[in-house]
Amino acid sequence: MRISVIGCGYLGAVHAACMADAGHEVVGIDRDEEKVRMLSAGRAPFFEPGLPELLAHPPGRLRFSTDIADAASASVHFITVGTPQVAGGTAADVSFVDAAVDGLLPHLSAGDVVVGKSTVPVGTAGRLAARIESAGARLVWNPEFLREGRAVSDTVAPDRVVYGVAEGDETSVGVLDAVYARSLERGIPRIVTDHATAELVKIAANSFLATKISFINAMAEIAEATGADVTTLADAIGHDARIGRRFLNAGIGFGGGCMPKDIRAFQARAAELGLASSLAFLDEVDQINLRRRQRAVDLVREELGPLERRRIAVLGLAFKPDSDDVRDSPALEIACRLRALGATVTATDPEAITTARRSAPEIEYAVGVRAAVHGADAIVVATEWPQFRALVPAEVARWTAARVIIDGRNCLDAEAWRAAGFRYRGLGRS
Ligand SMILES: NC(=O)C1=CN([C@@H]2O[C@H](COP(=O)(O)OP(=O)(O)OC[C@H]3O[C@@H](n4cnc5c(N)ncnc54)[C@H](O)[C@@H]3O)[C@@H](O)[C@H]2O)C=CC1
Ligand SMILES: O=C(O)[C@H]1O[C@H](OP(=O)(O)OP(=O)(O)OC[C@H]2O[C@@H](n3ccc(=O)[nH]c3=O)[C@H](O)[C@@H]2O)[C@H](O)[C@@H](O)[C@@H]1O
Repeated sequence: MRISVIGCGYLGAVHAACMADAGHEVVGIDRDEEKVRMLSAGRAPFFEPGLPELLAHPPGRLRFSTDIADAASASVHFITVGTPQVAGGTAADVSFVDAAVDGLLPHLSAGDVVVGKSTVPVGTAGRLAARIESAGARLVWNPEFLREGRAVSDTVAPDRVVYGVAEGDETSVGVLDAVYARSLERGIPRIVTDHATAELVKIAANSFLATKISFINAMAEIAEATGADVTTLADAIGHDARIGRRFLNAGIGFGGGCMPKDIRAFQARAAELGLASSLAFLDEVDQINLRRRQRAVDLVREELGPLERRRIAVLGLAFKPDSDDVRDSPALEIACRLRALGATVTATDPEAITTARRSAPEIEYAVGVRAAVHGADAIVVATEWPQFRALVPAEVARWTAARVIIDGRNCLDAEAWRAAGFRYRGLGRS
């Protein structure tokens, strides 16, 4: 099929590359010239495992452009532009979605299908549908559930696909089935519903995951006050199949370009609908989450006292491993707060130094753990990269005089670090 993908960021670039790999003819469109230049040269503009391979061996079916008119050659158009938090508020800024649709309208042909993938407030599709239908095209809302760091495999083999279609629009269902034929052949569940339900499925899923993380972080707060161990607690309740162990890792909490802004946008939308109290719990989810970042900072202060003239090594900057994304990263925020308290902060990350430096130039950056911990008084592990989990405590002890390690992701072997002479502090761990 001939496909356009409008917005080639973390979601769109991966989607475009995977659609081409699945055999479709794809044009990726972005207004960012540098991004398009890199993608056209076969280079990924951000770190995502598996993406460079897909871009480096283009099957001749994948091209990129800054010109929305190039979408005219396609009959299926994915909208994958950003929906960030509005400046100074909590609602989602859908102006990029509106602008993408406005730009696309003159290039639509009768029978085309526009497929919304961006995460939007419920009701957005209903608002856009009339404009798209006036051009003789149809609108499907097809939310995306991929995780950064696993974006390629999640696109190829998602847990499910959801199509939100206008009533009776069997034609669009058939078109999307053809687009996703390779995934559907694997037996992946496919849910066909209306626009509003599809929009809600996405935001409900992210809200549930955020709630699960904040639940375990609330347990971490209780564990800290009672001498209990939240990791053992998570293991124990996680054995109950109704609860499950995934997304029960306590620590400095969730960040990234989506989950935090999505739960805030959902609350803002509920308030517009006169239903603020239905989602009031999401405010608690947010507050618990943000408190855990401060808890990591407080642990450093408990161990070191005032931070002026202290040096702190922060291991990890990305909001999660296997990503260079520092949007609303708990790791980067902790580094900045420590710096604001007077400490000299030297941070390292296998992939996120460049992105972090752009938003936090006040931090010192070092390549590699050995350079980062040199001269430090304390070490904070803020992103659970495998290379940090694999550190040998006795070896680290030879690189630095620091004897305090704060495990912001509860990802280290506490006993091993203690045996090497470190004061180990986890979040919610005894
Ligand atoms: N990043 C992720 O893992 C996931 C993101 N989402 C959702 O997907 C959407 C996109 O997210 P990201 O890719 O992370 O954002 P991003 O900020 O990385 O990418 C958005 C891209 O859209 C481009 N853009 C904006 N307006 C445009 C226009 N009118 N025409 C052409 N290009 C335009 C920007 O230049 C940028 O490259 C958001 O709604 C997000 O919530 C959903 C699932 C996963
Ligand atoms: O809408 C989106 O953009 C995406 O948001 C999340 O994906 P992502 O943000 O890439 O990463 P996750 O693996 O969900 O992690 C999010 C944050 O939660 C934190 N987390 C995760 C799990 C856990 O147990 N504890 C925890 O603190 C991670 O460190 C990270 O900061 C969802 O998992 C995806 O399904 C969704 O498509």
